Amino acid sequence: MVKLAPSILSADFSRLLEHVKEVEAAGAEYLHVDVMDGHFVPNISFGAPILRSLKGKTNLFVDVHLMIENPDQYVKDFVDAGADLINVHIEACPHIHRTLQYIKSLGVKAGVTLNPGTPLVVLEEVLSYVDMVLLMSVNPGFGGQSYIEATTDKIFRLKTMIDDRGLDIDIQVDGGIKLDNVKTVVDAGANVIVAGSAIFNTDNINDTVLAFREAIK
Ligand SMILES: O=C(CO)[C@H](O)[C@H](O)COP(=O)(O)O
Ligand SMILES: [Fe+2]
Repeated sequence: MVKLAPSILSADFSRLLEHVKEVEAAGAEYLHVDVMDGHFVPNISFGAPILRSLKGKTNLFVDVHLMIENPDQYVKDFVDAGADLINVHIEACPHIHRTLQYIKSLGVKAGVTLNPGTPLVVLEEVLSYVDMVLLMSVNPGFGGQSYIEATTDKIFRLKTMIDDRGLDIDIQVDGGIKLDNVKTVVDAGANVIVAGSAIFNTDNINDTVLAFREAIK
């Protein structure tokens, strides 16, 4: 079953809870929370207090995408604020094995994220410790960018790598996913789809979520 993960980066923050409830009512499963620090990526979004403001007000599975340096220092804040899964960038984690163990010790799921320029080979020693791999299909830092076409083959190769090892790991893809390319991404092997601008920058969020579901049926 493919899950939809609307990214609140493109939501209207003055109506955040309203938007969250809208995507939940439309049938999305995840809420993708993009945290940017202005160092690891050239942009600042928001921190744990914004996530905490939603705690207890949604049943969506809260998937936190940390685009920050030294994520270990902030993981617990995001777990306390309501995260169900924490995704860390492998490029920001010199001790990725320790970081993944730490995330799991806090009782949530652990994901590892790869930038478009990072090869899959870096996953070799950590694949069996993760619940999810997030492949970036844009260079992280901004919503509304175009999907990097080479990601499709990378998804396919990751799916093969996971299957060859007999593992059960979610493949999430993030960046530039729209109604016209979502099927390609799913057909390649992704089962968690992030969409920010394509869902929130529309006149009717409900209809757009339903159209995504239809496109991947
Ligand atoms: O992590 C991200 C950017 O770094 C966002 O999740 C992603 O860009 C979603 O936005 P869009 O669907 O508009 O590309
Ligand atoms: Fe993201």
